[in-house]
Amino acid sequence: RKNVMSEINPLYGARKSVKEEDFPELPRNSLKLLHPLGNGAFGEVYKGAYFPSREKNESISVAIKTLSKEATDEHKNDFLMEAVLLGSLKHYNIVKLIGVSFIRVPKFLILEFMEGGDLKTFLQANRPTFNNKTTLKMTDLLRIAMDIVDGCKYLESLRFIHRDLAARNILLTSRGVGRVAKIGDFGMAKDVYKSEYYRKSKNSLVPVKWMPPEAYLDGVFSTKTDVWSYGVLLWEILTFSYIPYPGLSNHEVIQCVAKGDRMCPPRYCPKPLKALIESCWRTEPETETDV
Ligand SMILES: C[C@@H](Oc1cc(-c2cccc(S(C)(=O)=O)c2)cnc1N)c1cc(F)ccc1N1NC=CN1
Repeated sequence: RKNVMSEINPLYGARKSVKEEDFPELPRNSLKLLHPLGNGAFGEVYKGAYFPSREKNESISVAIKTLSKEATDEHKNDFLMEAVLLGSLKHYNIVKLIGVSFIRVPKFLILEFMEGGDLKTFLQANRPTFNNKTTLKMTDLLRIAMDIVDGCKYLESLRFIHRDLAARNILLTSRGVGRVAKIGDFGMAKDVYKSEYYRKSKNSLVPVKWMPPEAYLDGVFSTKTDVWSYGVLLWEILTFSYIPYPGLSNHEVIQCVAKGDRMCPPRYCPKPLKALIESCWRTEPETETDV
């Protein structure tokens, strides 16, 4: 089997064989775990502090993804793959890999810490309700959308397909004005390097509500897959993170999308943005968007 990694991401060709020593190994005693942030795919994610120099007592906030000792070899490989991917992506709107600590168990991936947390939680916390208007303006929402587009353009320039663009995988540098959105998690992208695309049997893990028909029906992925997901992400931003296709199961979504049904952006969505979202959801991925 041809190595699918090289088909997708030319950068990979540069790394003939990935070795753990390819990464900036940070001394374990320069890292401190502070408190758990939640669960990642392979284990806990912690807020931590990294002390770059032994002399000065300065530290920078980091997020530490840990690989639990019980992790299977497959998980170990996925963990290393994620380091490969994050280590090879350098863009303002993609969360930075600061280093790794593979020398001890549990292994660590050390990421830049994003004070604003994930976009899904942020939008839900700022959802306008009848007795309190949101402080967010349409320009705030559009700025977030533009930040993500810049990260996506960079991925496309590397012919890299993310496969799981969604508000849950976007992080914010802060909750306040001047916040910057960055693509923060590549969980699905590295899975594909494991073997065939998505094994249909793992349907439950496949984010159907964010995927175009050709992806979940035929396993065909391309940058257009991310374009479709980006359209759903725009809808999430405008609705302050409703779950897409409210009330519909994954199976019902497959049915109605196949019939040509699409979600409607909310009434207050600017007309040009409505047209853009609809162009992301064209049935034929190859039709040029005439927006
Ligand atoms: C791996 C983890 O990375 C981070 C999470 C948070 C972060 C995430 C949530 C809340 C807070 S905070 C502001 O409450 O400390 C900080 C901040 N910076 C990160 N680099 C992450 C990246 C994503 F793209 C999406 C979700 C998460 N996680 N993983 C476990 C929980 N979220």
